[in-house]
Parts: sequence; structure tokens; C-alpha cells
Amino acid sequence: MSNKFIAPTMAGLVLPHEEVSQGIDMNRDDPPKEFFVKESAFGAVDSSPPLIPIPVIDLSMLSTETELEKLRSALSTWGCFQAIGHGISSSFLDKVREMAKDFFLLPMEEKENCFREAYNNEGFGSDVILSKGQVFDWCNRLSLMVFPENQRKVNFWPENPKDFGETLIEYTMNIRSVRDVVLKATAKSLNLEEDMFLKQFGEKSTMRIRFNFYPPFHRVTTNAEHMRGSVAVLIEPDIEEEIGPVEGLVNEERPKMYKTVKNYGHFNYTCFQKESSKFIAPTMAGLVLPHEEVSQGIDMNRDDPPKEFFVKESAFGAMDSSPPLIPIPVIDLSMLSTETELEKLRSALSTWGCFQAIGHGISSSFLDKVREMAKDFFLLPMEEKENCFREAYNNEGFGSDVVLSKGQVFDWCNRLFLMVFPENQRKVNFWPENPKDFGETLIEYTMNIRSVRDVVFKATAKSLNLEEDMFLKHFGEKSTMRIRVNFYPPCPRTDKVLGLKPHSDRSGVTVLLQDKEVEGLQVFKDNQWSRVPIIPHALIIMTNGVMKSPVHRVTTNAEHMRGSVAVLIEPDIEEEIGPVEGLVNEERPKMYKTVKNYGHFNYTCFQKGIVPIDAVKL
Ligand SMILES: O=C(O)CCC(=O)C(=O)O
Ligand SMILES: [Fe+2]
Repeated sequence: MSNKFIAPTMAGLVLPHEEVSQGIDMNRDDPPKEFFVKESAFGAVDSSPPLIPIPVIDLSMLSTETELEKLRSALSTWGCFQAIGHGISSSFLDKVREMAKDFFLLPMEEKENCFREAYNNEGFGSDVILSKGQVFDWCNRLSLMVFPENQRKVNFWPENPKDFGETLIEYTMNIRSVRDVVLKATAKSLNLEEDMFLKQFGEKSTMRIRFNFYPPFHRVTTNAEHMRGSVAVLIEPDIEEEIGPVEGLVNEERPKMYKTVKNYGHFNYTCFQKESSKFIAPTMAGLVLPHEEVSQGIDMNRDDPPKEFFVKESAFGAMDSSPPLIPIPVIDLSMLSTETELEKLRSALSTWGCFQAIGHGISSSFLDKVREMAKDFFLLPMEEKENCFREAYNNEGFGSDVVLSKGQVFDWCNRLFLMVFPENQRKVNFWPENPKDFGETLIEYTMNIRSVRDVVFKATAKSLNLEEDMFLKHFGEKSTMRIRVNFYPPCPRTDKVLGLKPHSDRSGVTVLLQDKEVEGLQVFKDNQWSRVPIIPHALIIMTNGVMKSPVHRVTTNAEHMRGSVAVLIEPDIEEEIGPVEGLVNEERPKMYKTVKNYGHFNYTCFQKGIVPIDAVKL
């Protein structure tokens, strides 16, 4: 449903929305400054450097010593050459070029089918957004894996022009022959065994193709009138193959200077990422806001939220800013030893799937401290929060919605999302250093919530006449606890914009500390939305994986910001989640399948536009 990414490239963070859906405007004469290159080790941009020809090698002559020596010299000095005599007909090469151009000239609606995903290069688009201050290339690309065949992602392959796929494969097969000739000749020119490089690239050597398309550029280029295209086939070694110094070239005089690496493509990418591993004010960042806002988060005083934040009609009805205030049940955890409270719990979970917990044993002053700390963090200047920015393709850290799909509706919300338990899965580089006691308080709070979890799990099991440890065991030793600190800036369009769209949490249990003053949370029950009233020191508990998964949302508020802190408790990834044995019998047969790694399963469903519970129905 939403796994395609909006005209990803020129899309970027950097262009106004109209252009996002249309690609780089080929007639504009004012490229945004995000495309301007910076000074670098490679010197300034210079539009007409001298035309020093790179070497030309005739592949059909490589059986001669002269041509072989030319090749060796070309590769050791330049590392590249122009190949002639390669045996591919000129008319076929022209056909490939024409076909590529035909594709890029299609209207955007047609190319849309090939849009790459947000976090992946495969498909049509331009630069993946990776880092703050990234300089964008003035280029659209279509990048496709062609070999090995079983790694083709045909959903990204153009259906138009008609013979695109066929031509692509034929061309790549031709290039494979060229590859073999060049790799063999190179080995020979170095007095190595002929198959040396072929073997190093392995049987499963991949071949990707990248079509580049550069729209004309009025200001900078001399050929301001013409667009330009090119086609690159990228040949990579088998992922499993170790790449390193060739044995035959290493000896006592020339010892090894480099290490061997596996999966070089990934290694290369990781190196690149290290330069720029933080993602620009990721959220409110998105594609949708003008650049100044990208670096400052949602402007808390703006009076014109962009329309990408406007909610659409959904199965959960229209926006209604003041639904009835039907109180969700209140359960006193300190009273769960009594039958009455236990029955109240059972009923709350089977009808609402959530309740407000009082008597939970956590002091009001400590809860206030947690809320204050969260607020202090969000009120820090953006430069300080920058250290916690999440990466483009990952929720962990500070930011807002990950950009996932075309037409995605964004939440009016900044978040800080952190894994707290198990301890060895903490990514401390995303943890705030300010306020000073943030980390400590966070851990203490989560440990408190873990005790609350245990009490609720045990009581729930008891209320269903199950063994007390049933749910605790089901969640496994390695049950994870993540914390999500939400912060909703005031929003002038409460009629159109939500703080959080309708959803049910992917976690097994969510424990939520609401804002003490500003309301906003709503729960969907019996086909209508109910507002959840504020009980200042209660914890809202949603038991998603246990009985009923409440669908909830958060509205926005025009005058006040609002904060909340959610702890998400998930089962051990390895643990199978499914119907509880003790509840299944002949009269009530199993209705659902078991799944492993429910969190991932939930996410996959979301991506496909499926409700998880429907996907596990037997
Ligand atoms: O802000 C709230 O009250 C709810 C937050 C929420 O639903 C979530 O973080 O999943
Ligand atoms: Fe939620």
C-alpha cells in the first residue's frame, strides 16, 4: 500500500512539494542551494577542464602484446579506458540509449510504478536522503539488479517502453561477455592465471544496471539546452567472496598492504555512512517542509501546516475534535488481590483493551520528574538535539515520521525513541546528554514500569484462570522495553491535523504516561472515538498482544504543546506469539496462527496495508 517512495530524488528534502511529485523541473533556472557543491579535496567545479583523452583499448586486439601492454598501463595509471572492438553492434547500443531516454521522458505517473523505496536505491529516483548538509546530484536514476536472476525485483522494472526488460537483459548479457574478456586480459597482462579475477568475482557476481538521466541545467552547464543520459552496469563480486590483495601479486618485496573484506558493496556503503550517519532533523523534516524548517523541527508557531499533514478519510471516520468523554476503566493495581478488581480488569481488557492504572506504586513526584525531563529535552535548541537525530531508515533516536510512502500523511509530532532493555541493545549514541540525568531517570522509570508489567501480566493471567506466569513466560526472558517520548507542538489546524494517526501499537503492552494538563489521546470503541480523560498520576495501560488491541489516536491542540511518554514492551523476538493454550478448547478452537518476531510482522503488515490480526486468522 505504501511501500513506494515519493519521487524520491529530486524529491529530497529540498524541493517544494509540487516538484517532489514531478521530478526536477527541466526548465527551472534556479536550482535550490542544496544542489550546490561544496569545496572538496577534488577542487572547485570547473565547467571546461582540458580534454585529456583517457586511453582507448581495442578489445578485439587483446591477443597482441601491444594492446595488452596498453591495457595494463591504462589500468595502472588511469583505472579506466574507452573500449572499442567490444563486439556489441552500434545499433544495439543506440537502442539501449533510446530506450533509457524514452523511459525518462515518460510522464511521472507512469514512472511512479518504479519509484524506489525511501531507504533503498533500487528503482527510480534520485539521491537517497542520508545526511544533514548532503549535496544532491542533479540526476534521476533507474537502478536495477539484473543478475543473478533470482535477485531481480521486477516490481521496479518499467513496463514501458514495451521491450525494456528484454533489452535490458540482452544488454547486460553482452556486458558480461565484455567483462570476461577484460578480466581475463587484465590477469594476463599481470602474468596471473587467466581466470584469477573471474574466480574472485565468483559465480554469483552481481550485475546491476544504473540508468542516469541529467536534466538540462540553465545556469551552470554550457549545454544548457540538452539533457544527457548514460547507462552503467555495475558488476560486483559474490557477497560471500572475500576481496583483497591478489595472492600472485604479493611477495616479499611487495607485502600485503590491504586487508581482505567480505561483502565489499556493503563495506563501501558503511564507510560512506560513517561520514554522514546522522539524518537531518528527520521528521518534520520529511519531504514536505521548506528547508529552513528541516533544520529546526516543526515551527511551533506556524499557522499553515503543509497539506501533507492533513488526514484523509479513513475507516475510523472523520476528524471530530470533541467526541464524548467516555472514561476508560480505572483499575487500582494495589487491589488486584481482590476478586472485584480482578473481574474489573478482565472486563476492561476484553471490552476496551486498555485502562488507567492507579495504585501502581510509582510516586507522583517521580512521574512528574519524568515528564519534566522529557519536556526539557524537547525544548532544547535544535543544535543540541541534533546529536540524537535518528537515521533515515530507522526509528531509533530523535525525529518524526520516517518517510515511507507516496501520499503519506505525517503526524504533528516529534519523538525520541530509545531501546532501554535488554541493556546490550541500547544505542547510547542516540541518548541525550542533556538534561544531565536523562539516562539515569529513563532507566529508573523503565525498571519501575517493568514491575508494573509483571503485576498486570500476573493479574491478567489469573483473571482468565490461567497459570500466573503464563504471559510473563510468553514474553520471554529477553522481552524488550523501548521508550517513546512524544512531543506535540501546538498546531493551528486542529480540524485537519492529528498528533498521531489512528493506530494500534506493535508492542505487546504499552504503558503510557500522559500529559498532566493537555488532553489529546482518544480510543476507538464501538465505532466511535472517546476522549481519554486526564488522571494526573495514572498510567494508561494498553495490552495489545493479550486481549484486545485498542486503536487510538492523538489530536492536536492550537494553544498548548503536549507531551507523553510511552514504554513499549515487546516479546522476545525468538518467542512464538499466538493463542494461549489454556484458552483454546473444543468449543473455542484456535482462530489465529502463531507468529515469530511480532514487531517485525506488524510492521510488514502496515507496509502492505493489512491489519495484523486479519493476517493471522486461520
Ligand atoms: O501521546 C499519547 O497520548 C499517545 C502516544 C501513543 O499512542 C504512542 O506513542 O504509541
Ligand atoms: Fe500508541
